[in-house]
Amino acid sequence: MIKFENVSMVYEPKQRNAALNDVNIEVNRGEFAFLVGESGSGKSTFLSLILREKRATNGAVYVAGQNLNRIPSRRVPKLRRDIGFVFQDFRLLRERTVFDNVAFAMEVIGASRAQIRDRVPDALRMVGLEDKARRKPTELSGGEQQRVGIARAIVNKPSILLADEPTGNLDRKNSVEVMNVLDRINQNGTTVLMATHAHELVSEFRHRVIELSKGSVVRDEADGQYTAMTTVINQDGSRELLTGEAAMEASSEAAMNEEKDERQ
Ligand SMILES: Nc1ncnc2c1ncn2[C@@H]1O[C@H](COP(=O)(O)OP(=O)(O)OP(=O)(O)O)[C@@H](O)[C@H]1O
Repeated sequence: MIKFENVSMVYEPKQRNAALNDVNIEVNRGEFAFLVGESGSGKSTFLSLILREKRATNGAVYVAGQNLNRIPSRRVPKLRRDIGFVFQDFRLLRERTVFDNVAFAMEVIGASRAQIRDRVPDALRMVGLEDKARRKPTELSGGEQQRVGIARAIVNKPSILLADEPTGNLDRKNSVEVMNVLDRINQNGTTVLMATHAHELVSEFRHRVIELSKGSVVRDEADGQYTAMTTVINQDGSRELLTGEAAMEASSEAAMNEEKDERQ
C-alpha cells in the first residue's frame, strides 16, 4: 500500500543531516503501524512524502502502486482523496456544527447533498458521535473534537489514514478513546500509520513499530513496544542493538546530549 524505496530527503542543498536517509519500508494494505522516534527524527517528513506535499530527493515513494515522483501535479488531489489525515490540533471549523465539519470534506470534492446526508451519519457513528451532530466543536471535549477530526478524515472512505501525533493534545482517557476509534477503523480494512511520542499507547495497543532516528529506520518490529529496543550507531559507524533497560538508558543519554549540543 505504501512503499519507500531507498528514500532520502534533504530540505536544503547544503543541509548537513538528511531529514530521511535511505529509507526502505513497506506498509501493507490493512496494517496498523506506529511511527516513532525522537523529535526531528523524520516522522512528519515521512508522512508529507506519502501525501506528496514534498518530493523525495532520492529514491521512490509508492502509494497504492503509483510512483509519486511520476504522477503529474494535476493528479495529486485525486491521490489525496484516498488518504485521510488527522492533525494533532484537530483543525475544526469553530463556527460549524460537528455534522457540517464532517460534511465539509465531502463538499470540497463535489459530493451531492444526498451523498452527504447518507455518509456523514455513518462516519459519526464510526467515531461514536452520532448523537452530537448538532453541537459546535467548542461544546465538545478534546477527545470528542479529535474524533470529529477522524470522522472528517474517513468520510470519503480513504484506504489510508495518516495521523500525526493525534493524541498529543489529549489526556490519557481521551487518548485511549481516540486509539480505540483508530483501531476500529483499521479493523474495517483501512491502513493506519500513526506518528507518535505516546509511549504508553504504543506499548499498550501493540501494533507494528517503525522507529526513526536521525532520518534512518533503526527498528521495524511487528507487535512492538515503544522502547523495548533501540539501535545505537557507534563512532566507527557500526550498529548495535540494545534492549530493555540499556535501550532506555541510551535513549535518555541521546536526548541529554542533544540538549547539551543545542545549548552550546
Ligand atoms: N521545512 C523544513 N526546512 C528545513 N528543514 C526541515 C524542514 N522541516 C523539517 N526539517 C528538518 O528535517 C528533520 C526531520 O524533521 P521532521 O519534522 O520530519 O521530524 P519529526 O520526527 O516529525 O519531529 P517532531 O516529533 O518534533 O514532529 C529535522 O532535522 C528538521 O529540522
